[in-house]
Amino acid sequence: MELKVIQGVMVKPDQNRASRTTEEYIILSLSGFTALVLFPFVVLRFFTQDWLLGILDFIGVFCALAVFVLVYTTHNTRVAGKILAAICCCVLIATIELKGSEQLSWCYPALTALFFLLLPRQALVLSLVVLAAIGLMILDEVTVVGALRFYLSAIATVLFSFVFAGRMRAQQLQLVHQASNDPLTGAGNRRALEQKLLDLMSLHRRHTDTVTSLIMFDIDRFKCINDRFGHATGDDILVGLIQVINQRIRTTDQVYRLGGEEFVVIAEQTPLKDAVLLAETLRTSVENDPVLSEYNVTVSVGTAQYAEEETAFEWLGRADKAMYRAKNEGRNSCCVA
Ligand SMILES: Nc1nc2c(ncn2[C@@H]2O[C@H](COP(=O)(O)OP(=O)(O)OP(=O)(O)O)[C@@H](O)[C@H]2O)c(=O)[nH]1
Repeated sequence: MELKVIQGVMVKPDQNRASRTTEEYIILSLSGFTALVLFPFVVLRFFTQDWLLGILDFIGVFCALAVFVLVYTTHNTRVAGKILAAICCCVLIATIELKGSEQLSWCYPALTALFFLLLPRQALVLSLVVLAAIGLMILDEVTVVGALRFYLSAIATVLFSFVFAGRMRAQQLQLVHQASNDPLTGAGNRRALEQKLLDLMSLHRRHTDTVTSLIMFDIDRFKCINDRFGHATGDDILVGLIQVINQRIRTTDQVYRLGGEEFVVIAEQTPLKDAVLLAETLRTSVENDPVLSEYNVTVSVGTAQYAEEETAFEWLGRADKAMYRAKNEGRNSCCVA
C-alpha cells in the first residue's frame, strides 16, 4: 500500500477532543438537573428556617455542581458517576430520615437515576440496599398496605430500569464493536487505529519516556492467492491470519486492518529490539501455520519505534517504507525503519 493511501489515517486531535461521549452528556445533564431541582429547596428550607434540611440540600447542590465541573473539565465519567450515585442515595436517605414517609416519592427518580450513572448490576444492588434501608426507616410510620404499595411500585421501577439499562448497554457495546472492528476479520478497523494513534500521541506528549513500536505487515502476492483459490478462500485466509496473529501478541495489544490485506500491530511498552523479535515471530507463525501454509501464505513486515515529536502519519510512513523494503528484498521477510 502506497503512502498516499495510508494518508487516510490522519490524526486530527483537536476535532476529536471537542466531542463528548454519551456518558458525559448523561452525567452533565443529571448533575446539572439535580443542582437545578434542589436549589429552590435550599432557598425554601432556609426561608422556613428548616436549617438541617437546608444544609443537606445545599450539600447536594454543591456536590452535583462539583460533579458537573469535574466531568466538564476532565471528561472523567467513571468516578463522577459513582460520586453522583452516592450523592443521590445519601440525599434520599437523609431526606426520608428527617422528613419521614411523605418524602418516599423521591425514591422513584433517585433510583431510576442510578441506572444512568452505574453499570446495570451495580445500580440494581445499590437500589435494593437503599430500598432495604428505607424500609427499616419507615417501619413504624406506614401501614402494611402502604408499605406493600410502596415496595411493589419501587421494585417494579427498579426492575424495569434494570431491564431497560441492560438492553441499552448491550446495544451500546454492540454498536461500539461494529464501529471499531473490521466485520470480516474482527481486527480493529481504521477508525479504531486512528483513535489508538490519537491516544498514543497524547500519551507520548505527557510521558516522554513511553516506548511504543508499530509492526506493519502485508500478505505477499495476495492477488495471486485470490486468483488461484477464489475470493472466498482469500477471505478465509484473512480470517485465519488474524487468528494466528492474535495468538502471538499480548492480550493488551491489538491488531488493526489498515485496508485490503495490510495490517498493523501496535506493541505498547515495547522497544524496537523486542518489536523486531515479535515481528519475526509473527512472520514465521504465518509461514508455518498448518492451514495458511497450504496456500503458501507469507507476509512482509516493517517495524518502527515511535520517535519523539513525529506525527502518527510519519510513524506509519516509516513502517510502510520498511515493509516495502521487505517486499523489494524478496518478500516473506522483516525490515526495520
Ligand atoms: N479475498 C479478499 N481479497 C482482498 C480483500 N481486500 C483486498 N483483497 C485483494 O488483495 C489483493 C491485493 O493485491 P496487491 O495490492 O496487488 O498486492 P499483492 O498481490 O498482495 O502483492 P504484493 O503486496 O506486492 O506482495 C487484491 O487482489 C485485492 O482484491 C478482501 O477483503 N478479501
